[in-house]
Amino acid sequence: MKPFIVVPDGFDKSLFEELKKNSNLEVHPTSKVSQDELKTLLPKVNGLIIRSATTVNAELLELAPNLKIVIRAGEGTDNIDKTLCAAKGVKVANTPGANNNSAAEQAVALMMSCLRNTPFANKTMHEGKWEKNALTGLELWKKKVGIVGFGRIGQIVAKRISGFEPEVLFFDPVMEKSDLANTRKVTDLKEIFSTCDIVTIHTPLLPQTKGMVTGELLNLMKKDAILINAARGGIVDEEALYTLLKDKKIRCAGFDVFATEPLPADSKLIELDNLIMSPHVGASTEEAQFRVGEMAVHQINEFFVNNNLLNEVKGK
Ligand SMILES: O=C(O)[C@H](O)COP(=O)(O)O
Repeated sequence: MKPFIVVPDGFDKSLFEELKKNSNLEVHPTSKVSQDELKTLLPKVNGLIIRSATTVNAELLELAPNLKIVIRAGEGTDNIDKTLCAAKGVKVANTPGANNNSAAEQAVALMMSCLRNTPFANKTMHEGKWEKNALTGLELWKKKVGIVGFGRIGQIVAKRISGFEPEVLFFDPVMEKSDLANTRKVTDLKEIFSTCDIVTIHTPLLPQTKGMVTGELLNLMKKDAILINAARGGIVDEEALYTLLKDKKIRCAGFDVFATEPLPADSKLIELDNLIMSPHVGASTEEAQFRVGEMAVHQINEFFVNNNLLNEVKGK
């Protein structure tokens, strides 16, 4: 019997067609499968290619006794219980780097949106208004930017904004130095939060980073400061963020990720006019989805046809 593959969270169209043509595999005919339908398919599934919408937890693994591999078509594997997968002999792989440029560009887009309040300008123009007086923004040029997490994505952000000649401070337990001009490592997050004009988060969600951006840190921020999170929900204390923005203690925040996704319709965050939000679309570009798709297809082939495992992810 051919390995049965399901791709529940969406996939690049042309690559999905290519995957379906692979005579070594049996691929479920659609690349978008509801979580309810997925449950009915799981008993037969040998390989899953997921994004962040599917959570691989005890419940899923219980329903999928024949699962051999989960490929995360993306970067973060915090939606996969890797310890349990290892215990059950289920391999886990991701597509490192493939969507990082898009994630970094989304952070920069949120930065610019916060600085110029572009969503408000657009909304009010479409309402037939001319809110010029309410739209005095701030420049990015020569601002002090704090990058929390200086891995691949954090470094791309630093490179992309380098044309704005910022002074960059970065916090990262692993990265020691940067080759970029005007960029220096700091070892105390307090320095970043108390001195930077813009702080942008780029760490994975790990036990060490969960809740790392506490109310105490947020309250150190300058009155005109901007906070960006296009990394993961759960890193920033959302309750503290809500109070900070409601009391106008900082200028604006731009968030692409939330502790609970999709963001619940009754979330208090929705009422904040100084929070610019997007629905976890950092990696949602045609280019990034093509690159992650290519890598995922390659890995499925390698695993089931050539018995190779590329980009294995271990850990919790
Ligand atoms: O971790 C990632 O790769 C990004 O957050 C993108 O997630 P997505 O593939 O679910 O959009």
